[in-house]
Amino acid sequence: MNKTIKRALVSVSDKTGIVDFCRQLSELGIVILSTGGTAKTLAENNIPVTDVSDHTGFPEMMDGRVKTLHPKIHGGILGRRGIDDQVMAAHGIDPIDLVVVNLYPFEQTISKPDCDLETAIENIDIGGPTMIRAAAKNYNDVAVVVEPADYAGVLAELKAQHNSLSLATRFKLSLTSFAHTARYDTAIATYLAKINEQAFPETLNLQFYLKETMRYGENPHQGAAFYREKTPASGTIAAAAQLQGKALSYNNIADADAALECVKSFDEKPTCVIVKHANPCGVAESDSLLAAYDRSYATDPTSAFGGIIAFNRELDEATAAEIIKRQFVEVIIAPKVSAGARNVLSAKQNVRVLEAGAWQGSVTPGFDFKRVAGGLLVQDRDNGRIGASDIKVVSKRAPTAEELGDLLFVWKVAKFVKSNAIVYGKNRQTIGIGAGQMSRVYSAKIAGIKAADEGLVVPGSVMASDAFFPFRDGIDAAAAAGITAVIHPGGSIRDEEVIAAADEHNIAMVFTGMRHFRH
Ligand SMILES: NC(=O)c1ncn([C@@H]2O[C@H](COP(=O)(O)O)[C@@H](O)[C@H]2O)c1NC=O
Repeated sequence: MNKTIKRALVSVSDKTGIVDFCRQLSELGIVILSTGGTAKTLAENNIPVTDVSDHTGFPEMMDGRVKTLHPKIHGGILGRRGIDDQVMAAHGIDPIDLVVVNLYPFEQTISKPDCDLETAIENIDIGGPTMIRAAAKNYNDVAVVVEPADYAGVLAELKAQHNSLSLATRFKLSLTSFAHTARYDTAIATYLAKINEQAFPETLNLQFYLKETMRYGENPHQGAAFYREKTPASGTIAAAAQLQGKALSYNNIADADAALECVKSFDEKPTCVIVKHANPCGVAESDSLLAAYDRSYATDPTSAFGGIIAFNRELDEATAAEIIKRQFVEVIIAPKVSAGARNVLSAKQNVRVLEAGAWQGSVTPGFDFKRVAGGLLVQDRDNGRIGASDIKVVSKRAPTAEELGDLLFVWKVAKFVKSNAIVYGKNRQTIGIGAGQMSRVYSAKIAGIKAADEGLVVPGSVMASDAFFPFRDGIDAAAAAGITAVIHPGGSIRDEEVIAAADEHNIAMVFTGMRHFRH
């Protein structure tokens, strides 16, 4: 049922668009009640307004802590029309039909580096959420607007419907409002948990915002949607702009994220990462993006078909042209896409092209979440990185400078390969990747088979393992394949046996002291 709006309460911190909105409300004959600062702004703009304190007979007090917390306000919002009319009249409570409120800017306040606890606390809005929740609860009789973006729609409907709003609109505004106050309280609880130095608070409140819904999830019988953080950092899949192509699927987004996060680990030279089913199937660094693409593709052209390709530099025209000439690709993602590359790619309109924006640093901070039945696993993201100075040479022979460069390269790749992960590489190019096997030896075997199938030469390559070798068999197999140097975390009770095997084969072995399981 439509409800006629006769009286509005307006109390906003963010005054964007409020003057124009209220002017038009007033022109429609709607009476406006308002709080201190908002009332002043409206009055200065010659909009008829009654100050809330004149309406209630109580002044604003305690530095604004109490302004609207009065039965004449809350009774006016919460009173059920047709049920509470008598009691409202008996207590001189006028109905309030429209509540326009936005809250003290808590999140903006705490995002300032110099914000202290006292300032944060004073920026917790009490009266605003109370009015919003009251109006949202009473959506049967009252409309509530919390987003300036909704002013235009509300005005249009009021004008089209003789100052009334439909039940559907009031319900939708109510839903938006409860989500708004929930978000607000989440921000407060998260902030206070941080102040309390609780890395993992007693109650975990998460707020993500719907970015898009998808036709289906990992499989066609699963529904799916993509939610983003409020302000995702530039250089992330959530912040990426899609320049062209079909809508992204659930698997596209997961794979593009894996590819992008992997390619971020490489900053020294142009690098390309090709991902298939969440695993890198080819990674290479080179002097040009085109060469990096060419060499990453060479690792496993079979798997690269229908893959996701990520770059760490602006995608240029020549590389874009070579990709679409050579292969079927689902998604291409780069920090930037040149005009020439865009032009070339536009010939293949189905290819999804994403511009992620520049990133700062090689890792994305924050938590990782994994849903398990009845619960949620939470951990820090695997942002561990090691450099040449962090590794320990444990074999008799130290790696050559060339081997060391390749060892650090394959180690970076192994971090993004599902466990058990084995990565062979040479000249900053992956030669064979063994992923997701239940035994490390089989991952190594697969890496060797892949290399052989694609005609890549393993002898002279180096090898990374995401976790330690439990037995010497992995090293014996590597030696048989012609591997000359190995990088792994170390830490097995049989380390001595494993190191002895390396020495027997004249393999250079280094320990990272850091494991990179990825499930
Ligand atoms: N305390 C109260 O009764 C109260 N009532 C409304 N507010 C907030 O005061 C702000 C508007 O203040 P002003 O109109 O004075 O600029 C709004 O963000 C509104 O949510 C209040 N402030 C804090 O709780």
